[in-house]
Amino acid sequence: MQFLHTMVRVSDLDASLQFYCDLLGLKEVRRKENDKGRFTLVFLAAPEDESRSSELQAPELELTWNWDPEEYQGGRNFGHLAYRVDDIYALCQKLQDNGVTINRPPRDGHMAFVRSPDGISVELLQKGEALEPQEPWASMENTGSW
Ligand SMILES: C[C@@H](O)C(=O)SC[C@H](NC(=O)CC[C@H](N)C(=O)O)C(=O)NCC(=O)O
Ligand code: NI
Repeated sequence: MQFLHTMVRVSDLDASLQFYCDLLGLKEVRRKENDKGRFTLVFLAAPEDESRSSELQAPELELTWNWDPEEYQGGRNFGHLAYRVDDIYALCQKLQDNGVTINRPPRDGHMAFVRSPDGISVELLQKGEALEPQEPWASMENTGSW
């Protein structure tokens, strides 16, 4: 078995591509328009995953944009997407400078949580740090600086 993708529905495709690609750094690998179903699928991959030489497909994020507006209420059953990043401070500063909500700032240089335009939680983990936090995470207010 192989993990292929996670699908999230987005209310504004352009705003989502600006967040996931322009700001977060994911790359669009393909898209599929479906006129009959009135939706667009856009598949994104992280650069390092995308350039992976193995025959295993890179794990992808599938954005589903329904052309007819729908209300998406975030279920508590979905937690977050997680990406390992080269420089968590620089990335969070860029995200904040572009109006992205930083739910958990990277004070410890290890882990941060940000929100997509649709409120999807995205965990950012600093490359080189342990994947699981040693200390239980106490929720922290974002004071705008770290
Ligand atoms: C291409 C493959 O990875 C898919 O996931 S297609 C699955 C298909 N998606 C849609 O029909 C998109 C539009 C639909 N209105 C929606 O919002 O899902 C599908 O079966 N979706 C149902 C689901 O529960 O994912
Ligand atoms: Ni899918």
